[in-house]
Amino acid sequence: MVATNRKYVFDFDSTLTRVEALDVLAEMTLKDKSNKEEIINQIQEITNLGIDGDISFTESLERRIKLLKAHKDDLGPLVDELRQKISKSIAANKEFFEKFSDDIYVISCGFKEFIDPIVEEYQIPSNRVYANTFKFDEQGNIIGFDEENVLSQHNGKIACLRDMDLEGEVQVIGDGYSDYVMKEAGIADKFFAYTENVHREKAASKADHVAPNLDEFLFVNDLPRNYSYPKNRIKILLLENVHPAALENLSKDGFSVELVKNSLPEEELIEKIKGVHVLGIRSKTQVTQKVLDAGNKLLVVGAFCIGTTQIDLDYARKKGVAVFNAPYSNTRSVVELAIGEIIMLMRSVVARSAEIHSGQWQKTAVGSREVRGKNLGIVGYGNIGKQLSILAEAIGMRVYYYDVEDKLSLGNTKKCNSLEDLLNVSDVVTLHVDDNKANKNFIGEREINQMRDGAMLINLSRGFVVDIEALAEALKSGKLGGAAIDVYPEEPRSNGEFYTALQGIPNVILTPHVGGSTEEAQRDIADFVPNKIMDYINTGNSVDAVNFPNIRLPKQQKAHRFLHIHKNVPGIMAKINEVLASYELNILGQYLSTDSDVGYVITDVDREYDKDVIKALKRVDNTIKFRVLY
Ligand SMILES: NC(=O)c1ccc[n+]([C@@H]2O[C@H](COP(=O)([O-])OP(=O)(O)OC[C@H]3O[C@@H](n4cnc5c(N)ncnc54)[C@H](O)[C@@H]3O)[C@@H](O)[C@H]2O)c1
Ligand SMILES: O=C(O)[C@H](O)COP(=O)(O)O
Repeated sequence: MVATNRKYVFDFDSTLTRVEALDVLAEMTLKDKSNKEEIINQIQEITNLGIDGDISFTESLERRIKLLKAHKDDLGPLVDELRQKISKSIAANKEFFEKFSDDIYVISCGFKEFIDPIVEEYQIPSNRVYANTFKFDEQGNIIGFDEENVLSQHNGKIACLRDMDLEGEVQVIGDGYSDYVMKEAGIADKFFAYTENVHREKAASKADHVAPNLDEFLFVNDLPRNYSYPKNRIKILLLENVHPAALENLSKDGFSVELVKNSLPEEELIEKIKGVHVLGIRSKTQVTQKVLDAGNKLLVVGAFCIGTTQIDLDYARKKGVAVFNAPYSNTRSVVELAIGEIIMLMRSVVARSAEIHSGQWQKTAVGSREVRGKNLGIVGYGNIGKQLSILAEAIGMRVYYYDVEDKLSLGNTKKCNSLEDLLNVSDVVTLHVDDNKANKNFIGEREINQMRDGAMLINLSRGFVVDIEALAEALKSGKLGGAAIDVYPEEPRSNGEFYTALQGIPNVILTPHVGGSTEEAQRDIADFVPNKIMDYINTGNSVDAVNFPNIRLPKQQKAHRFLHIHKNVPGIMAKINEVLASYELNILGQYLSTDSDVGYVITDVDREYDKDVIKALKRVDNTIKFRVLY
């Protein structure tokens, strides 16, 4: 146990637990009543009136107990239920309760009958729990409470704390009126509004500090804690209208998340990124050297899409910023659009549809062909290219592919040894090369001329891959029979006006970079990328980072975890371990991974450590970034 000159006074309901215990009891006792919902609403209303100080607490207690109709036998199951409902960050910080046991008190307007058994697991004995007690009749029915107890009266916590006459600085941690009035009455020195479970404006406005979780409270007081840096202090900026589930996932884990609908231009992003730990983007936002330099706290960039060349990956790595993406979430969406477009182009559906929209009935079979038996040329036989080949074969197409890498041919697909071979043989050419900048103008006038007369071109990869002017010319001259274009060399940052040289050309399908924009894909990305981000921030695991050494080291009990990112030069590991040895730290687990520029090492050490070791590790030559996780 550690002695301090501070005393910590915790509220119980909605602070130590996620719930109001009497509400839970009501759910149990009224479960078979037909008007259950109505009574529970009444109870909750009365609870809130009491918490906010709008009716006297004694009145709120009397009215609730009358409505509850509870029995002694309900208390056991209630305690079992409350055990499952301990606040997340309280349960994660048992060590604090163990170490500071002598200084921790509970003052609650709830009841000792259910508080004592819960908090004794947190080393708070019954004699440090100040709460009400029930009155029972001979049959064990709960019929009231001990009215002599000051806690059953209005402002009872003030009287209770005054009577306790605690020495040292008294800090109150709670969520409501009865907690902050102890500070207002001058009995407590500080009030922390605890908002992990419920955020009450009134309480927050009266607080010396708002604590969204216990880690924040422990951080402010420099006490031992589960996370050395509370998650609510980690700022996440999500741009480009990512799916709201991403916000939900990250906020639920305790991070502070801001959503911005659009992509931001460099100058604006440079301003906005200051103090941000995690940046989430899609394909439009350019994360340049200047942006990365401005990101003074930046740890991670999450690309909520497949492509990552909008991010200066090398520079990010050299700055110790890990980048994650969603390599498969929208693959199927792109493939389905490609299949649809192949059929639409081959059947001249766009022209027929436009005619009928303008009041013309033009029934004809001219220029309308089945896809069965036609040659599809897939350029870039990666995740999208391969899946497309399977679906295309299933509808009877003969599939050819060309890739710069050796690939396993799926089904009956035929590999072409050169792009020219593929262009020569295909009725439809579809581009699925990666977003490598070397692919700029990969399909230009020369390549178009190598295509069959009347062939179709589809581009769902990146806009810079096709020379749009050359394509427009080929379509107008009749060299090509049609095209479907989803991506453009220049795309606007937000919805609005747009111009391309392809507008108005017959048998051309133009879409605004929506290949991956389906509800399913966006929903999947909103789970996938946040999971990677949370894993990296919470545990240091970098598996699947696209620019960074990949490490996964299982979490160890009773350990501190240090993350050290450094330039990959000889002797760093020896220096790190020299520092650890000089502070007599035992290494419980250590894993290093390097690439040509950067080394990343996760080290788990004994629970206890001298804080100076952190300064010493940061001073190791060639250190890029250092973090203590827990
Ligand atoms: N339109 C959209 O909304 C949308 C959605 C998702 C993906 N994309 C884009 O689709 C493309 C493909 O995605 P993926 O997941 O299949 O990528 P991938 O990395 O799995 O596959 C790309 C393939 O292209 C090959 N390749 C690269 N350059 C080549 C070249 N010059 N010639 C031949 N082959 C080449 C690579 O070797 C690789 O096999 C990417 O550019 C991606 O950004 C667009
Ligand atoms: O890289 C991708 O996944 C696609 O180009 C989709 O990008 P988006 O999320 O910006 O639509």
